[in-house]
Amino acid sequence: MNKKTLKDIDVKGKRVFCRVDFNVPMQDGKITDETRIRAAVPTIQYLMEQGAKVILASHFGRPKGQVVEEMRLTPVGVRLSEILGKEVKKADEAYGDSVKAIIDTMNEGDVLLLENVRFYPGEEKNDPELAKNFAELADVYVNDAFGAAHRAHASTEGIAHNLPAVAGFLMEKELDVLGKALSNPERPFTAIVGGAKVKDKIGVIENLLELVDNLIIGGGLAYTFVKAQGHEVGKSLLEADKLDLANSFIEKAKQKGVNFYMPVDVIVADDFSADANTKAVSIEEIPADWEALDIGPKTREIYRDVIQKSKLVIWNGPMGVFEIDTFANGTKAVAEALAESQDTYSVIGGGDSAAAVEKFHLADKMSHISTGGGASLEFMEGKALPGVVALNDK
Ligand SMILES: Nc1ncnc2c1ncn2[C@@H]1O[C@H](COP(=O)(O)OP(=O)(O)OP(=O)(O)O)[C@@H](O)[C@H]1O
Ligand SMILES: O=C(O)[C@H](O)COP(=O)(O)O
Repeated sequence: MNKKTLKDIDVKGKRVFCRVDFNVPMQDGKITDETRIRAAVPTIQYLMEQGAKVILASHFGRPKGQVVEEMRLTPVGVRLSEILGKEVKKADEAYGDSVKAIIDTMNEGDVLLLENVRFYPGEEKNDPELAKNFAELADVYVNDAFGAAHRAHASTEGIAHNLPAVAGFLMEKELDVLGKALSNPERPFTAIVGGAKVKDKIGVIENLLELVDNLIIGGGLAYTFVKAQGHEVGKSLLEADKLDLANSFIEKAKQKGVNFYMPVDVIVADDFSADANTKAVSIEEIPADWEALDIGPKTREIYRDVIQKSKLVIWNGPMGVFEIDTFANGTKAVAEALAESQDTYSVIGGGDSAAAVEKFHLADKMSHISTGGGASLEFMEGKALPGVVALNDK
């Protein structure tokens, strides 16, 4: 990586503004997945051990520039204290005199968690004034929030112009793994793209077609490709205005010599529910009143085979509606194939695919699970991430 990291600077006795991504799933005030908190711990612990005064900042949810009581970071602070085995102070604001007063009382190795930075309208607008307000709290800026690196916000981008700015360990690792995968891939290199909408994945598919040996398509977005190839898709997800685009991807794959895999059979349902009637049908036989909610058994076998023969697999987006067990088998088969293939380096592109792997208890069998949903997607599209670009060059 051509950006400075924590190891390139001295943080002893310094006030360090460390941006993390603590945007964790929460239900009724309880954190339901603490992966992102744990992923930031190596950086936090290192800062503590080095004798820095650690000032943590994060967004949580989308409060749209106002204080939303349910979106305070208080429960995250409590959990972080437990994980670190050390008191984490929690501020009710993210800058200003009250926060400065707390920082003045901090000893080396202490940790303070600021309030949700998105309570301020300037955060998402990348307001230079707010960025200065954040910068005034600290001597150094560390960005460890890979999950938010695709956002040019005051705490992810603006602040980096006001302080020495370096990457944290999680940021470094994410960029390293994803960067290496894309720039110097072991082959055969396979990309699996699923999820709901073609429109969200256009950039990813375009970019990956330049890089991979195999492209596997699944999930709701597959049916736009199926329809584009002249088959009926019944009530399945369809983006009728993307048929030409879908065909152009298939054409491009041919030109580039990329093997393009689409479902050959699917699980159809007469209702989008757990107790719908379901059956496996070939891709030419989707009934008009039914919708395809998962890939079928033959497709599972084909995809499994391609995965097992690959050296590197990047996976973004589920193969079906994995949240409902009846339609989870396709996604599970992909996760299992990755878990079983010891020689395959597997990179899970955050978001729903990461949630699916967790659900099947296969997370520890994957080589790398990204903490960034949107961020890893943009990275795979080949886009520059503003939160990274703004950091100091080596
Ligand atoms: N055949 C299908 N019909 C309808 N919905 C589907 C189908 N297959 C998958 N889905 C749904 O797609 C959703 C995930 O797609 P989405 O594009 O939102 O996220 P994603 O691809 O996982 O992206 P990220 O990983 O970046 O979050 C899941 O909720 C899943 O239920
Ligand atoms: O959950 C995420 O992908 C990141 O925390 C970014 O959140 P956002 O999509 O609300 O900017």
